[in-house]
Amino acid sequence: MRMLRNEELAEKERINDALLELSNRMVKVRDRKDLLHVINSGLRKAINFTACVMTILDEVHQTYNAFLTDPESKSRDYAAYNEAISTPYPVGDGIYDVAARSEEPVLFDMRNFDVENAPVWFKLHYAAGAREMLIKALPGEDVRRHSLILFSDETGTFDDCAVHIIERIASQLSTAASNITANEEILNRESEKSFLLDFSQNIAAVRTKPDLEAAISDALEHLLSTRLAMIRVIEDDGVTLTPYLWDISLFAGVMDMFDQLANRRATVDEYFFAQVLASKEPIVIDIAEEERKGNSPNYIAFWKRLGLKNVYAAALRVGQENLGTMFFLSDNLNLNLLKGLCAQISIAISNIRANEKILAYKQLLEIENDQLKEQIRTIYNFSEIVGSGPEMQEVYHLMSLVADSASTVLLLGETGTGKELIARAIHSASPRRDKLMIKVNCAALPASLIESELFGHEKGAFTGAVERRIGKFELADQSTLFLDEIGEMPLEAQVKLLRVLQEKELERIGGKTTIKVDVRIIAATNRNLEEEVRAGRFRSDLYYRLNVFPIVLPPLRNRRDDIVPLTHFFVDRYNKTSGRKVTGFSPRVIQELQAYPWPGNVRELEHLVERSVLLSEDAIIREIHLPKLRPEEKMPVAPLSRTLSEVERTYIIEVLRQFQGKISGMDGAAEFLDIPATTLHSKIKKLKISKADYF
Ligand SMILES: Nc1ncnc2c1ncn2[C@@H]1O[C@H](COP(=O)(O)OP(=O)(O)OP(=O)(O)O)[C@@H](O)[C@H]1O
Repeated sequence: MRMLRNEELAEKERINDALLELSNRMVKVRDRKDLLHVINSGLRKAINFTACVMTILDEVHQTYNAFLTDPESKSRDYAAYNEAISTPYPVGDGIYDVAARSEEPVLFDMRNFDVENAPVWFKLHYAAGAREMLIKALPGEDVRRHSLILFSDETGTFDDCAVHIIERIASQLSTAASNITANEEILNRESEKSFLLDFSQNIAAVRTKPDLEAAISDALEHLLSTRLAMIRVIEDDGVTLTPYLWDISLFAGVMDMFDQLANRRATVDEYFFAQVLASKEPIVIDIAEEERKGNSPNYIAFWKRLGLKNVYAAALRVGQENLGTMFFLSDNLNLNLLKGLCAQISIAISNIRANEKILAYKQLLEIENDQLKEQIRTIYNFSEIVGSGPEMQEVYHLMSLVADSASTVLLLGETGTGKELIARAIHSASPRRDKLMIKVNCAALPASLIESELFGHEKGAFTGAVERRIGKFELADQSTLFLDEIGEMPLEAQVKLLRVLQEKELERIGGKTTIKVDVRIIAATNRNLEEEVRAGRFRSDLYYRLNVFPIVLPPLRNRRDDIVPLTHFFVDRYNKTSGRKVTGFSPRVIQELQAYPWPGNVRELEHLVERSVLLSEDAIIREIHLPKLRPEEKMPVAPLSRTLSEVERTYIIEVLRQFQGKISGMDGAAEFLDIPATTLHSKIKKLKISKADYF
């Protein structure tokens, strides 16, 4: 008897020592691994269990999950191990709830259970040999979050003494487990925060939709192991939800349903969208539950085909304003993180959309601005066209009358008077300006080719037609066709041209189908077409068709006031292209230019200026080489219509212009003219020359 008491005492002492050691070691526990080690080595000294597990209740107290599992447990060798430790179990499974309700540890004789229908973890341990288990729901601050489960292969292992030991270490174990969990949660929050910080940095750099897509899919896949199903944005009407971004790869197998759902008009008041938009937090849609309630059957059917149990959704929101919705396909997401992500995505999308609007607005302004500039340039100013005298004013007036319409224009005038220049200006001022004006030089082509040039031909239409060719008429569809030197067009081609102008359709040579075209014609000639008609070289019907809106360009000799400005214009142009710095022409040269009759008109003047600029060694060109004129080209030196004082006035203005208005002193206009400065002053006054004339 005494012996027994001694043995008992010794046993008690051993257990006390074991508990003391356990409790000392428990204080130092930092993580799950430490805790497992303490239980496995320390607790085993006091209780002879074969395996241990700890579980934890989820945040919403719906399921319990593995918290600690013993990597050396025999159950590891069984196929169901991974499933057993990764499955959340419902709290009302008949084992957990029994243990959780009890203050004391609960002993289960595993042989009494219907193993077939027991939870996976139970089956697993049973298969590994366990026959008895002891569960202690550990006391927690507000709820018993953690539980300790000990297994033994032998029944009777968990006697009163074992129960007593568990009771004694329960609160310490609970504290250790709670600390670990709290620590882990802090760490998780920290890593969530740092992730969100990284994400926010990534997303701050996002300017376009594709960038955003990349940033989102990266974040979702790495952190939440999910992908974005669909982001929809609320349109300006405040009702329509338009698809904005989605991951098409998710829907490969269900494209038919996806197309149907994405293409129909969704609105903010539809069941799921309304729920998402009304909720401050991301929501979890339990598909089975919603199906039972009969909500939005088409979405439910779609999600079910994707094999999902849950869908997560959140509102895109900046401040109080809803911008749209986001849906994620996943069975299990970290809601906190999702919320953080959605907040950032919302800001990014709102910025991108604002940016897009600004860009669109900017583009619109640019287009308008271009159009305005174009209008100013062509209709009111025609800045490439020099000439301010009444003859050219009349030309501009006619141009601005006709430009906007699709009317045929006939440009008449001697060679080099600027007919092509005017044709281009009319096209640029017309609504067809966005397309290229197509030009055909009717004089440059042999009669045999002109038809093919104008109307095109099919492959093999005639010898040499190795490829199909699109004619200029077709090319000019929706644009302008400039028929230069129309007077030179062979009669045969004139017939065909007339047909196209009448029918507004053509056939390629060798072709069988007719092609409709919408072409605006501007024709030009330096011939007198009426005379050509009389001589039978030009068809009268074609002439009447072309002569709808004739514009006659005056020869240069009839607008001598334009000679000086044109000279300056070309000097500037060739200075730019040749890098020279010619400032102008000497008064004598100007005089010669004005006296010359310019049979080649502006083109001739242009070539002359080009030559002179290239040959000049001085800033002022003092000599030019005008061609010797045939007697019939000769003209009086000054046109009789001009008075002496008019000639004098033009001349003084030109000199003042060259000397930038400097009258007296070295390099002054008076010295150049070889008259006293006072005389020049009084002439300026008398001839009513103002600064505006030479600046
Ligand atoms: N008013 C003008 N202002 C500036 N440059 C002009 C002017 N008129 C003609 N030019 C220039 O003169 C040259 C000849 O003009 P363009 O080719 O338009 O004449 P055209 O009447 O079509 O000649 P052609 O009958 O020989 O085909 C071009 O380089 C053109 O830019």
